[in-house]
Amino acid sequence: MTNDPQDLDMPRLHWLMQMLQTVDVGLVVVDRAFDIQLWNGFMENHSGVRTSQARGNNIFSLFPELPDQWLTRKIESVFTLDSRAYSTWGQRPHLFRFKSYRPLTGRSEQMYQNVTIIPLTGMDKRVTHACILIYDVTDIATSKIELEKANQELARLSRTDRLTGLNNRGHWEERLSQEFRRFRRSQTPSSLVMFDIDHFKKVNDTFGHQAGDEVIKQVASTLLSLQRETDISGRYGGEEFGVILPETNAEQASIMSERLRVSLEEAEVEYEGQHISFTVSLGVCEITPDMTEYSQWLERADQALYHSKRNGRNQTTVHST
Ligand SMILES: Nc1nc2c(ncn2[C@@H]2O[C@H](COP(=O)(O)OP(=O)(O)OP(=O)(O)O)[C@@H](O)[C@H]2O)c(=O)[nH]1
Repeated sequence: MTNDPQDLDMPRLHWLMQMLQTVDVGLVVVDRAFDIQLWNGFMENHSGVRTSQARGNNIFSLFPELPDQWLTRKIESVFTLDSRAYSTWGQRPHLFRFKSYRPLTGRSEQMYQNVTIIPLTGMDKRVTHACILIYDVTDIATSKIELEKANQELARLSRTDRLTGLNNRGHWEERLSQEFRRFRRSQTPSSLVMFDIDHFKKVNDTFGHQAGDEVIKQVASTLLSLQRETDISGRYGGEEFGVILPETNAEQASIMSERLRVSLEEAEVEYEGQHISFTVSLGVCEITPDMTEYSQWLERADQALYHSKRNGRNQTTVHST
């Protein structure tokens, strides 16, 4: 048996037609006018358009939702170059808008498709038709999309502090180091605010650890409500926090710091009928060109913070050299 079309006898042609009808791939043959010449069972089942309705009709009239410019360009290139054209679900999720029933989740959703368009030649070797093959790749595509989502969620969790939802220490320090490097290139000022809840041990001892956790959460939400979108805040330790203020000098940073201090002083956490008031001490430091590492920036902001603690707490200190 050869693959030469001239060798095909009637029974074998018949078998071939049966296979084309039942194969789990969409097969559509169009001529140069984009009129459909072949429409197999897969296409019938998924589109609801019967072969008798499809044959002889223009593909774009029958499916107005098809991306006509894109598909025309693809098919024209197949005719002109006598070579295949491809499109993957990653580039274009589907060509035909078909529903897909997924047994695992039971959900009916759109079918993801890979598409190949191949040139079909006549006896004289000229390309007379194009065959569009539609592969249902929904399972592969949805698992890949779900895996990507899970990876993104894992990455987010690895950067986030569980109690507050702020950046955790590791990620926040990375951002601090990035901002420090950015300063060394651009020399535009940036400031850092470090702060710590005053006498937090007393809050825990008086009201319990869970009440203490509520205070920490309140600090985080107040901080998020006051900061600019470009500011980067993180939970540095148990009750110590840091905020990176890009493109902000020490004077502007101390205004933000005082606003935060006053807001927290006025905030009251209610836990199981108890009202808890608290204050914070803050230290501000602007990057200076003499710093060679981000840790120096952090140390100086911390020194300013401890100055606030020693000086009576509930205040902001700006680091001065
Ligand atoms: N509830 C709660 N407490 C925490 C958490 N992390 C740290 N702490 C507590 O925070 C307290 C910090 O106490 P210290 O470092 O002595 O400082 P402080 O009592 O805040 O006093 P000053 O900082 O000097 O004002 C300790 O009692 C820790 O157990 C947390 O996630 N939740």
